[in-house]
Amino acid sequence: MALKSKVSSLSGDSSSSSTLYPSASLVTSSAASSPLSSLFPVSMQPAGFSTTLFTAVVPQKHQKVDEHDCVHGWLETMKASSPPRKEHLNDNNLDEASFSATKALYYNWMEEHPSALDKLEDIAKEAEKKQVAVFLDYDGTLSPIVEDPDQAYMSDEMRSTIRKVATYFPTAIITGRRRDKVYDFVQLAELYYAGSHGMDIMGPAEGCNGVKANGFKDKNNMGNDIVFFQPASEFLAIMDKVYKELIIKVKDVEGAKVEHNKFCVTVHFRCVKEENWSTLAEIVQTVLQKYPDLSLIQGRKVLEFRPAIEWHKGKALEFLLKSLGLENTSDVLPLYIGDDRTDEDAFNILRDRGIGYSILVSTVAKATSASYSLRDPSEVMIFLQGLVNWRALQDGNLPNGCAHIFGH
Ligand SMILES: O=P(O)(O)OC[C@H]1O[C@H](O[C@H]2O[C@H](CO)[C@@H](O)[C@H](O)[C@H]2O)[C@H](O)[C@@H](O)[C@@H]1O
Repeated sequence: MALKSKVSSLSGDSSSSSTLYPSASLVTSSAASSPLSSLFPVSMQPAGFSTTLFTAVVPQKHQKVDEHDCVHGWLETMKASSPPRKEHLNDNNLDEASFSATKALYYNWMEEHPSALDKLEDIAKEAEKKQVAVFLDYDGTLSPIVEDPDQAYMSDEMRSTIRKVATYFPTAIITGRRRDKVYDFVQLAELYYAGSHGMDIMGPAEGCNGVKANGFKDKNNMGNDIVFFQPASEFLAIMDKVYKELIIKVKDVEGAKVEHNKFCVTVHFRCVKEENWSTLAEIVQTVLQKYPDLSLIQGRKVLEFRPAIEWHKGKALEFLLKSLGLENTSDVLPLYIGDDRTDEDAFNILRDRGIGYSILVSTVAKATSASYSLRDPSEVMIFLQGLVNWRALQDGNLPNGCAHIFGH
C-alpha cells in the first residue's frame, strides 16, 4: 500500500487552547434557565455565560497531509493541533479585530452545534417512546486530558453518574485505549467496552436493563456468556513487534512515550519539545514503512499505528447496536459523546442513519459531523446526570439532590 494512502485524517487538540473560549464555569447555555434545569442538581447547574475571557488564537483548520512528504505533513498538523499554551499568551497581544473574530467564530460554531445541555428537553421528549443507548468515548470525554496517559483517571462523581446511566440504559465505552486499561479506569462491570478504537469489544451477554444481547456471543475465562468480538485479532503479533521497535527507536527523544493499546500502538508527543517533533515523525515514518498492513492516524498529541482494516469506532457502534438487538432505527435513540477525530466515524454513522444525538466535546470550534456540543467532561457529567434524573422521574423516583427542586 502506498505510504501516502496510509495516513488517515488528523485531529486537533483543543486541550491546550481551552483558554480561547470561556472556561468551563463560563458556559454558554440556557440550561440553567430552561424548564429542564430542574433535572440538574443545584451543584451541577451550569453557570451563565460571561464574556470576560477570550484570548488570542483562532483555532486552526484541519490541514491535509502533504502526500509527497509525510513527515512534513505530520509536522504541520502536529503544530496546527497545538495552539500556544495559555502561559504564552496574554490579553495584550490580542488586537480588537482578532478578539472579535475569535468570539464570532465561536458563536457561529455554537449556533451550528448547540449545547446538548440545551437539548435535554428535546432528547427527553424523543426518548419517551424509544430505547435510549449511551455510547461514550473515554479520554477528553469522561476524564480530562492530562500529560501522563497512565494518570487519566475519571472522578468518583463521574463513575457514579455513569453507574446510574447504566442502570437505565445500555451503556458502552468506545475508546482508543486497550480494553483492560480503560476498564481499570472505569471499573464498572455492567458496561460494554470497545477498546483499540472499537477493535476489541466485550460486554455482558445478558444485556443491560432488560435489553438482551443477541448473537456474537462467547464465554469468558470464568465460563460466563459474553458479547465478544475482535475483528483484528490476526494483528496481535504485529502490534507487539511494532511496540517493541518503537520503544527502542524513540528512547532518545525526550518526553516521547509509546503506549501499547493491544490492536493499536500509540506514540505520545505531548511532552516532547516542538524542536524534536520532526525527529519523532521521521522515526514513526521509518517504522510505518516497514508495515504495509498498518496505517497511521493522528489524535490529540498522538500518532497511532493501527491495522489498515475497515473497522473503526463507527463500526463498533453499529456492532453494539446489532448485538443489543437495537438495530430498528425507529425504536432506538443512540447518544454518542466524544471529543476526538476518531469519534467522527461514529458521528457519521448516526448522521447517515438519521438517528440519535451526536455530541462533540470541545472548547473550540472544530469541523465535525456531530450535531451538538459539550465543553468538557464536567459538562458531560451534567448532561448525563440530567438524563438520569429525567429517566428517574419517568419511573416516579425522585433523583437525589433534586427533591427540593420538585417541591418535595
Ligand atoms: O478514544 P479515546 O478514549 O479518546 O482515547 C484516545 C487516546 O486517549 C489517550 O490519549 C489522550 O489522553 C491522554 C491522557 O489525558 C493525553 O496525554 C494524550 O495526549 C491524549 O491523546 C490514550 O493515552 C491513547 O492511547 C488513546 O488512543
